[in-house]
Amino acid sequence: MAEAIATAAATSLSVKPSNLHSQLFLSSTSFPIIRLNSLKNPNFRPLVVSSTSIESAATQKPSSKTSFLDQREGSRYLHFVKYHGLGNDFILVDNRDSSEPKITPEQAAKLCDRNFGIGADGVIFALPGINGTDYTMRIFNSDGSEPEMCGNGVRCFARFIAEIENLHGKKLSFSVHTGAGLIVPEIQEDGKVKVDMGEPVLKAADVPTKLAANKNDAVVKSELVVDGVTWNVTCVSMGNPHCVTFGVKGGQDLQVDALNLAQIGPKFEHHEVFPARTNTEFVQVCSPSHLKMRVWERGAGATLACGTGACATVVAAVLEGHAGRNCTVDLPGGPLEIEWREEDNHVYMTGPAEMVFDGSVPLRYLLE
Ligand SMILES: N[C@@H](CCC[C@H](N)C(=O)O)C(=O)O
Repeated sequence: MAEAIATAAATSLSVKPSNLHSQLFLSSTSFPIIRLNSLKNPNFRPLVVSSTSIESAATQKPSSKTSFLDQREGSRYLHFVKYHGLGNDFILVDNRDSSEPKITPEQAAKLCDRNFGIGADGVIFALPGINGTDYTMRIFNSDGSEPEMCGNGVRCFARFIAEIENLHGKKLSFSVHTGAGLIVPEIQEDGKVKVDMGEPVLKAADVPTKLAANKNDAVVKSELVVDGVTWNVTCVSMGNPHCVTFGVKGGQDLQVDALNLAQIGPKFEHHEVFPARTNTEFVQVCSPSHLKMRVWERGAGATLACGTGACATVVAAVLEGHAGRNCTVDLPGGPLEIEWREEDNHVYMTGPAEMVFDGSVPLRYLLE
Protein backbone atom coordinates (compact mmCIF):
# COMPACT_ATOMS: atom_id res chain seq x y z
CA MET A 1 0.00 0.00 0.00
CA ALA A 2 2.72 2.43 1.04
CA GLU A 3 4.66 1.41 -2.09
CA ALA A 4 1.64 2.22 -4.26
CA ILE A 5 1.13 5.63 -2.68
CA ALA A 6 4.82 6.35 -3.00
CA THR A 7 4.92 5.39 -6.66
CA ALA A 8 1.81 7.44 -7.47
CA ALA A 9 3.23 10.49 -5.70
CA ALA A 10 6.58 10.08 -7.41
CA THR A 11 4.91 9.88 -10.80
CA SER A 12 2.97 13.09 -10.25
CA LEU A 13 6.11 14.81 -9.02
CA SER A 14 8.33 13.45 -11.77
CA VAL A 15 10.60 11.78 -9.25
CA LYS A 16 12.20 8.54 -10.33
CA PRO A 17 10.78 5.68 -8.31
CA SER A 18 14.34 4.72 -7.44
CA ASN A 19 14.65 8.09 -5.68
CA LEU A 20 11.94 7.06 -3.29
CA HIS A 21 14.57 5.61 -1.05
CA SER A 22 15.33 9.21 -0.25
CA GLN A 23 12.78 11.10 1.79
CA LEU A 24 10.13 12.93 -0.16
CA PHE A 25 8.92 15.85 1.83
CA LEU A 26 6.10 17.99 0.45
CA SER A 27 5.64 21.27 2.20
CA SER A 28 3.98 23.65 -0.24
CA THR A 29 0.87 25.27 1.19
CA SER A 30 -1.16 23.61 -1.55
CA PHE A 31 0.01 20.08 -0.65
CA PRO A 32 -0.32 18.02 2.49
CA ILE A 33 2.95 17.18 4.21
CA ILE A 34 3.84 13.60 3.33
CA ARG A 35 6.90 11.75 4.48
CA LEU A 36 6.78 8.75 2.24
CA ASN A 37 9.54 6.90 3.94
CA SER A 38 7.76 7.21 7.23
CA LEU A 39 5.04 5.08 5.65
CA LYS A 40 7.57 2.41 4.79
CA ASN A 41 9.86 2.66 7.72
CA PRO A 42 8.98 3.35 11.33
CA ASN A 43 12.63 4.27 11.98
CA PHE A 44 12.60 6.98 9.33
CA ARG A 45 14.43 10.15 10.30
CA PRO A 46 14.38 12.98 7.74
CA LEU A 47 17.83 13.86 6.46
CA VAL A 48 18.88 17.43 7.00
CA VAL A 49 20.44 19.28 4.10
CA SER A 50 23.95 19.78 5.38
CA SER A 51 26.65 22.25 4.50
CA THR A 52 28.29 19.37 2.68
CA SER A 53 25.68 18.55 0.11
CA ILE A 54 27.34 15.41 -1.08
CA GLU A 55 27.93 13.27 1.94
CA SER A 56 28.48 9.64 2.52
CA ALA A 57 25.39 7.89 3.75
CA ALA A 58 27.73 5.47 5.48
CA THR A 59 28.31 8.19 8.06
CA GLN A 60 24.65 7.96 9.09
CA LYS A 61 23.93 5.21 11.59
CA PRO A 62 21.15 2.86 10.48
CA SER A 63 18.79 2.34 13.35
CA SER A 64 17.98 -1.28 12.51
CA LYS A 65 18.97 -3.98 10.05
CA THR A 66 15.77 -3.42 8.08
CA SER A 67 16.05 0.37 7.95
CA PHE A 68 16.04 1.78 4.43
CA LEU A 69 19.21 3.61 5.41
CA ASP A 70 20.98 0.24 5.35
CA GLN A 71 20.58 0.25 1.61
CA ARG A 72 22.47 3.53 1.45
CA GLU A 73 25.64 2.30 3.15
CA GLY A 74 28.71 2.76 1.02
CA SER A 75 26.91 5.02 -1.44
CA ARG A 76 27.26 8.73 -1.95
CA TYR A 77 24.41 11.06 -2.60
CA LEU A 78 23.71 14.55 -3.82
CA HIS A 79 21.14 16.17 -1.53
CA PHE A 80 18.78 18.69 -3.04
CA VAL A 81 15.68 20.69 -2.26
CA LYS A 82 13.09 21.40 -4.93
CA TYR A 83 11.51 24.88 -5.04
CA HIS A 84 9.33 26.76 -7.47
CA GLY A 85 8.45 30.37 -8.12
CA LEU A 86 5.04 30.39 -9.83
CA GLY A 87 5.76 27.01 -11.39
CA ASN A 88 9.25 27.96 -12.63
CA ASP A 89 10.94 25.08 -10.82
CA PHE A 90 14.47 24.55 -9.59
CA ILE A 91 16.68 22.00 -7.88
CA LEU A 92 18.58 23.84 -5.12
CA VAL A 93 21.97 22.54 -3.99
CA ASP A 94 23.76 23.63 -0.82
CA ASN A 95 27.21 24.48 -2.16
CA ARG A 96 28.38 26.76 0.68
CA ASP A 97 31.52 24.72 1.29
CA SER A 98 32.98 25.14 -2.18
CA SER A 99 33.27 27.84 -4.81
CA GLU A 100 32.75 25.35 -7.65
CA PRO A 101 29.31 23.79 -8.35
CA LYS A 102 29.08 20.21 -7.06
CA ILE A 103 27.82 18.89 -10.39
CA THR A 104 28.64 19.58 -14.02
CA PRO A 105 26.33 21.27 -16.56
CA GLU A 106 25.76 17.85 -18.18
CA GLN A 107 24.74 16.32 -14.85
CA ALA A 108 22.44 19.28 -14.20
CA ALA A 109 20.73 18.71 -17.55
CA LYS A 110 20.28 15.05 -16.60
CA LEU A 111 18.68 15.95 -13.25
CA CYS A 112 16.34 18.46 -14.96
CA ASP A 113 14.95 15.83 -17.34
CA ARG A 114 11.22 15.47 -16.54
CA ASN A 115 11.14 11.79 -17.47
CA PHE A 116 14.58 10.45 -16.61
CA GLY A 117 15.50 12.82 -13.76
CA ILE A 118 13.97 14.87 -10.96
CA GLY A 119 12.50 17.36 -13.43
CA ALA A 120 13.18 21.12 -13.27
CA ASP A 121 13.80 24.25 -15.32
CA GLY A 122 17.26 24.58 -13.79
CA VAL A 123 19.71 23.71 -11.01
CA ILE A 124 20.74 26.49 -8.61
CA PHE A 125 23.85 26.42 -6.40
CA ALA A 126 24.23 28.40 -3.16
CA LEU A 127 27.97 29.16 -3.03
CA PRO A 128 30.08 31.31 -0.70
CA GLY A 129 29.85 35.06 -1.31
CA ILE A 130 32.56 36.95 -3.15
CA ASN A 131 33.45 40.66 -3.25
CA GLY A 132 31.94 41.14 0.20
CA THR A 133 28.55 39.60 -0.63
CA ASP A 134 26.80 37.11 1.65
CA TYR A 135 26.38 34.41 -1.01
CA THR A 136 26.96 33.64 -4.67
CA MET A 137 24.20 32.17 -6.82
CA ARG A 138 24.98 30.17 -9.94
CA ILE A 139 22.46 28.41 -12.11
CA PHE A 140 22.48 25.92 -14.96
CA ASN A 141 19.48 25.92 -17.31
CA SER A 142 17.77 22.61 -18.08
CA ASP A 143 19.90 22.34 -21.26
CA GLY A 144 23.10 22.75 -19.19
CA SER A 145 23.87 26.31 -20.32
CA GLU A 146 24.72 28.86 -17.63
CA PRO A 147 22.72 32.11 -17.56
CA GLU A 148 23.83 35.22 -15.71
CA MET A 149 20.69 35.62 -13.62
CA CYS A 150 17.32 34.14 -12.75
CA GLY A 151 14.56 36.18 -11.11
CA ASN A 152 12.30 33.39 -9.88
CA GLY A 153 15.42 31.46 -8.99
CA VAL A 154 16.78 34.19 -6.72
CA ARG A 155 13.49 34.27 -4.77
CA CYS A 156 13.77 30.48 -4.30
CA PHE A 157 17.44 30.98 -3.39
CA ALA A 158 16.49 33.43 -0.61
CA ARG A 159 13.97 30.99 0.89
CA PHE A 160 16.50 28.15 0.59
CA ILE A 161 19.15 30.18 2.44
CA ALA A 162 16.65 30.99 5.20
CA GLU A 163 15.93 27.25 5.46
CA ILE A 164 19.50 25.99 5.59
CA GLU A 165 20.69 28.82 7.85
CA ASN A 166 17.69 28.24 10.15
CA LEU A 167 16.44 31.80 9.86
CA HIS A 168 12.72 31.17 9.98
CA GLY A 169 10.02 33.72 10.57
CA LYS A 170 12.34 36.68 10.26
CA LYS A 171 12.31 39.53 7.79
CA LEU A 172 15.62 39.03 6.05
CA SER A 173 17.66 40.36 3.24
CA PHE A 174 20.92 39.10 1.71
CA SER A 175 23.43 40.37 -0.77
CA VAL A 176 23.88 37.85 -3.57
CA HIS A 177 26.63 37.88 -6.15
CA THR A 178 25.35 36.71 -9.56
CA GLY A 179 26.52 36.87 -13.16
CA ALA A 180 24.39 40.01 -13.38
CA GLY A 181 26.19 41.66 -10.45
CA LEU A 182 24.81 42.36 -6.97
CA ILE A 183 21.20 41.27 -6.38
CA VAL A 184 19.39 41.89 -3.08
CA PRO A 185 16.41 39.67 -2.20
CA GLU A 186 14.36 40.43 0.90
CA ILE A 187 12.01 37.90 2.50
CA GLN A 188 8.92 39.74 3.63
CA GLU A 189 6.75 38.95 6.63
CA ASP A 190 4.11 37.36 4.38
CA GLY A 191 6.76 34.97 3.00
CA LYS A 192 6.91 36.61 -0.42
CA VAL A 193 10.29 37.76 -1.65
CA LYS A 194 10.97 41.26 -2.93
CA VAL A 195 14.10 41.54 -5.04
CA ASP A 196 16.10 44.56 -6.05
CA MET A 197 16.97 43.37 -9.53
CA GLY A 198 19.26 46.32 -10.30
CA GLU A 199 19.18 48.52 -13.40
CA PRO A 200 18.06 47.27 -16.80
CA VAL A 201 20.71 47.37 -19.52
CA LEU A 202 19.43 48.89 -22.75
CA LYS A 203 22.55 49.49 -24.83
CA ALA A 204 22.15 47.21 -27.86
CA ALA A 205 25.69 45.82 -27.81
CA ASP A 206 25.39 44.98 -24.12
CA VAL A 207 22.02 43.17 -24.30
CA PRO A 208 23.49 41.77 -26.61
CA THR A 209 21.74 42.22 -29.93
CA LYS A 210 22.98 43.02 -33.43
CA LEU A 211 19.79 45.02 -34.09
CA ALA A 212 20.61 48.70 -34.66
CA ALA A 213 19.85 51.06 -31.77
CA ASN A 214 17.02 53.48 -32.60
CA LYS A 215 16.39 55.28 -29.28
CA ASN A 216 19.56 56.64 -27.67
CA ASP A 217 21.63 53.43 -27.52
CA ALA A 218 18.58 51.15 -27.18
CA VAL A 219 16.50 48.97 -29.48
CA VAL A 220 12.87 50.01 -28.92
CA LYS A 221 9.95 48.80 -31.03
CA SER A 222 12.29 47.76 -33.82
CA GLU A 223 11.37 45.44 -36.64
CA LEU A 224 12.57 41.85 -36.52
CA VAL A 225 11.68 39.33 -39.21
CA VAL A 226 11.15 35.85 -37.76
CA ASP A 227 10.05 33.09 -40.09
CA GLY A 228 8.83 35.62 -42.69
CA VAL A 229 6.75 37.65 -40.18
CA THR A 230 7.78 41.15 -39.05
CA TRP A 231 7.53 41.56 -35.27
CA ASN A 232 8.05 44.76 -33.25
CA VAL A 233 10.62 44.08 -30.55
CA THR A 234 12.33 45.88 -27.66
CA CYS A 235 15.58 44.43 -26.32
CA VAL A 236 16.40 44.58 -22.61
CA SER A 237 19.01 42.87 -20.47
CA MET A 238 18.35 42.17 -16.79
CA GLY A 239 21.82 40.65 -16.70
CA ASN A 240 20.45 38.06 -19.13
CA PRO A 241 19.10 38.94 -22.59
CA HIS A 242 15.40 39.48 -23.33
CA CYS A 243 13.51 40.27 -26.51
CA VAL A 244 10.05 41.64 -25.68
CA THR A 245 7.27 41.84 -28.25
CA PHE A 246 3.76 43.28 -28.04
CA GLY A 247 2.85 42.02 -31.51
CA VAL A 248 3.55 41.97 -35.22
CA LYS A 249 4.04 45.09 -37.32
CA GLY A 250 0.68 46.65 -38.20
CA GLY A 251 -1.15 43.79 -36.49
CA GLN A 252 -3.79 43.59 -33.78
CA ASP A 253 -2.80 43.46 -30.12
CA LEU A 254 -1.26 40.10 -29.25
CA GLN A 255 -3.59 37.42 -27.83
CA VAL A 256 -0.98 35.40 -26.01
CA ASP A 257 -3.16 32.34 -25.39
CA ALA A 258 -3.40 31.82 -29.15
CA LEU A 259 0.37 31.64 -29.70
CA ASN A 260 2.11 28.46 -30.76
CA LEU A 261 5.05 29.08 -28.42
CA ALA A 262 6.87 25.83 -29.13
CA GLN A 263 6.92 26.68 -32.82
CA ILE A 264 7.85 30.38 -32.69
CA GLY A 265 9.93 30.48 -29.47
CA PRO A 266 13.03 28.64 -30.73
CA LYS A 267 13.14 30.85 -33.85
CA PHE A 268 13.58 33.93 -31.65
CA GLU A 269 15.96 32.14 -29.28
CA HIS A 270 18.36 31.19 -32.06
CA HIS A 271 17.88 34.24 -34.31
CA GLU A 272 21.15 35.52 -35.76
CA VAL A 273 20.64 38.99 -34.23
CA PHE A 274 21.06 37.50 -30.73
CA PRO A 275 24.67 36.33 -30.43
CA ALA A 276 24.11 34.97 -26.87
CA ARG A 277 20.66 33.58 -27.83
CA THR A 278 17.70 35.24 -26.10
CA ASN A 279 14.71 34.80 -23.82
CA THR A 280 11.54 36.03 -25.54
CA GLU A 281 8.45 37.54 -23.90
CA PHE A 282 5.16 37.73 -25.79
CA VAL A 283 2.98 40.34 -24.10
CA GLN A 284 -0.68 41.29 -24.13
CA VAL A 285 -1.59 44.69 -22.65
CA CYS A 286 -4.70 44.31 -20.48
CA SER A 287 -4.41 47.84 -19.00
CA PRO A 288 -1.58 50.32 -18.25
CA SER A 289 -0.92 48.47 -14.99
CA HIS A 290 -1.78 44.92 -16.01
CA LEU A 291 0.16 42.87 -18.55
CA LYS A 292 -0.22 39.24 -19.53
CA MET A 293 2.91 37.48 -20.72
CA ARG A 294 4.08 34.10 -22.02
CA VAL A 295 7.74 33.31 -22.21
CA TRP A 296 10.09 31.15 -24.21
CA GLU A 297 13.27 30.87 -22.18
CA ARG A 298 16.76 30.48 -23.52
CA GLY A 299 18.01 27.05 -22.53
CA ALA A 300 14.72 25.98 -20.91
CA GLY A 301 11.91 26.49 -23.45
CA ALA A 302 8.36 27.38 -22.42
CA THR A 303 8.23 27.88 -18.66
CA LEU A 304 5.34 28.82 -16.37
CA ALA A 305 7.03 32.05 -15.27
CA CYS A 306 10.17 34.11 -15.74
CA GLY A 307 11.16 36.78 -13.20
CA THR A 308 13.80 38.55 -15.27
CA GLY A 309 11.35 38.30 -18.20
CA ALA A 310 8.60 40.02 -16.21
CA CYS A 311 11.06 42.82 -15.29
CA ALA A 312 12.16 43.20 -18.92
CA THR A 313 8.50 43.24 -19.97
CA VAL A 314 7.66 46.21 -17.75
CA VAL A 315 10.77 48.11 -18.87
CA ALA A 316 9.80 47.49 -22.53
CA ALA A 317 6.16 48.41 -21.86
CA VAL A 318 7.24 51.76 -20.37
CA LEU A 319 9.68 52.44 -23.23
CA GLU A 320 7.00 51.65 -25.84
CA GLY A 321 4.35 53.69 -23.96
CA HIS A 322 2.01 50.78 -23.18
CA ALA A 323 2.15 50.93 -19.38
CA GLY A 324 3.25 52.79 -16.27
CA ARG A 325 6.15 51.87 -14.01
CA ASN A 326 4.11 49.74 -11.59
CA CYS A 327 2.51 46.67 -13.14
CA THR A 328 1.10 43.28 -12.34
CA VAL A 329 2.47 40.80 -14.86
CA ASP A 330 0.29 37.72 -15.23
CA LEU A 331 2.24 34.60 -16.19
CA PRO A 332 0.88 31.11 -16.79
CA GLY A 333 1.97 30.21 -13.21
CA GLY A 334 0.55 33.34 -11.56
CA PRO A 335 1.22 37.07 -11.06
CA LEU A 336 4.38 39.02 -10.26
CA GLU A 337 4.42 42.63 -9.05
CA ILE A 338 7.02 44.70 -10.89
CA GLU A 339 8.13 48.28 -10.35
CA TRP A 340 10.69 50.15 -12.46
CA ARG A 341 11.51 52.91 -9.99
CA GLU A 342 12.24 56.33 -11.46
CA GLU A 343 14.37 57.54 -8.50
CA ASP A 344 17.10 54.91 -8.74
CA ASN A 345 16.37 53.30 -12.15
CA HIS A 346 16.25 49.89 -10.40
CA VAL A 347 13.62 47.24 -11.13
CA TYR A 348 11.90 45.63 -8.11
CA MET A 349 10.14 42.28 -8.36
CA THR A 350 7.85 40.79 -5.69
CA GLY A 351 6.48 37.27 -5.75
CA PRO A 352 6.28 33.89 -4.04
CA ALA A 353 8.79 31.05 -3.73
CA GLU A 354 7.76 27.68 -2.34
CA MET A 355 9.63 24.58 -1.22
CA VAL A 356 8.07 21.45 -2.69
CA PHE A 357 10.17 18.52 -1.51
CA ASP A 358 13.69 17.43 -0.76
CA GLY A 359 15.59 14.29 -1.56
CA SER A 360 18.87 12.80 -2.59
CA VAL A 361 20.23 11.30 -5.76
CA PRO A 362 22.82 8.53 -5.77
CA LEU A 363 26.03 9.75 -7.35
CA ARG A 364 26.20 6.59 -9.43
CA TYR A 365 23.05 7.84 -11.23
CA LEU A 366 24.85 11.06 -12.11
CA LEU A 367 27.96 9.21 -13.27
CA GLU A 368 26.13 6.72 -15.50
N1 LIG B 1 13.44 31.69 -15.31
C1 LIG B 1 14.40 32.66 -15.04
C2 LIG B 1 15.44 32.94 -16.09
C3 LIG B 1 16.42 31.76 -16.18
C4 LIG B 1 17.56 32.03 -17.13
C5 LIG B 1 17.17 32.06 -18.56
N2 LIG B 1 16.66 30.81 -19.04
C6 LIG B 1 18.37 32.50 -19.41
O1 LIG B 1 19.04 31.64 -20.02
O2 LIG B 1 18.67 33.68 -19.43
C7 LIG B 1 13.85 33.88 -14.36
O3 LIG B 1 12.92 33.72 -13.58
O4 LIG B 1 14.38 34.97 -14.53
